[in-house]
Amino acid sequence: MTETSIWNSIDDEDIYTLPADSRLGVLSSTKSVVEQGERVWINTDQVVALSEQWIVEDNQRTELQASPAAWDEHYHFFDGTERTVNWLLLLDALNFCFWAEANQPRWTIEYEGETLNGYWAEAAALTRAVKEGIPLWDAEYLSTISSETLAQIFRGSQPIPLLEQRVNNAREVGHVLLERFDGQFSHAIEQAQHSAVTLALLIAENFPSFHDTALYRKQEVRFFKRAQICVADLHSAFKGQQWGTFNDIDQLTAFADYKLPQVLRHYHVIEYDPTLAELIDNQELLKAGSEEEIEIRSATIWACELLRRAMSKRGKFMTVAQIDQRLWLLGQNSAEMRPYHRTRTIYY
Ligand SMILES: Nc1nc2c(c(CN[C@H]3C=C[C@H](O)[C@@H]3O)cn2[C@@H]2O[C@H](COP(=O)(O)O)[C@@H](O)[C@H]2O)c(=O)[nH]1
Repeated sequence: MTETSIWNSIDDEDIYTLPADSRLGVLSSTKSVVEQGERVWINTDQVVALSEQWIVEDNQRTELQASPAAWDEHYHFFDGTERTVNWLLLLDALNFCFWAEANQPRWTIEYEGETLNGYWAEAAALTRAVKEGIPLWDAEYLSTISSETLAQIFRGSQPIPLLEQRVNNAREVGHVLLERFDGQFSHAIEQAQHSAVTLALLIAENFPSFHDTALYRKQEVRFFKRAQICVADLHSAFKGQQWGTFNDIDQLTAFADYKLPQVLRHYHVIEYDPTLAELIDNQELLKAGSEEEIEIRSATIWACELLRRAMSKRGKFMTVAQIDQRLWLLGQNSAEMRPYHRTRTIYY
């Protein structure tokens, strides 16, 4: 099958076709960025190549090697009650920006005999805190949490980056839960009536720290990364049951963080112009809201959507959330990959 026919038809000019339900507005708003983008582009031949590589890998994978454990309760507090639901919202309110300045060591924590960094350190630190009796699932408690307490929760090799922003986000979770959802995130989930899109929008609209959008050439561009990953994490944690039951989870887009672009670039699925490539390889900061940053995040969203389509054309049906997790896990062993872009932000 030639690569052009993968995109429906030989003369199909617009490969960035939109799905029927675009309430989320992420694919629709990032489409124009990908089409206009000058510094970042998607290599559709490499999208096809990666999909073929994954098909080969999956055919070789024996059923014994089950897909990676989606939700690991060793690192994630889980008691199956509303407390877990509130804890998950906090986890994703603080799920951003774990990297250190160039040539500085990363923030790490010691947890049950392991040295962890990044996302795993965040999840484990919040789990450790609950085990130490800190009621991180309590909205009242979160609404007035102090910097000292959060610093103690994230105690490790050095201070966690952006501590004050994390304190603000934690307090915001507490305040909004108390003011609008009677202290329980489960009430917000119930309002969404099992729609992942409705819940992601509800989170982005009610919790300002989750309202992850940008302006690109005067147009609003939506990413909603932490709002969407919160829905995906509920789905994983509750194994698609109870507060993790969603009938449109396939409508979620990729979660535009800093690791996915690194992995996609490693596989040449997205490419950067030489100036941008040099800036990133030198680990220089990329300004939040810059055209370059928005183009990187938009290309990430669409590269994952095109990858999903390429896989389904070959009979391998994956949601974008599954594609996202597969790419993110590849990025956990990124020693030989070129650096990820560095934008100081609370959004990812
Ligand atoms: N696109 C996408 N970004 C994700 C995740 C996760 C963790 N979720 C998985 C883990 C267990 C659950 O089963 C989920 O599958 C964290 N991040 C982002 O990465 C960055 C942290 O990276 P590092 O510095 O290397 O720890 C940071 O922006 C963080 O927000 C994901 O899944 N997808």
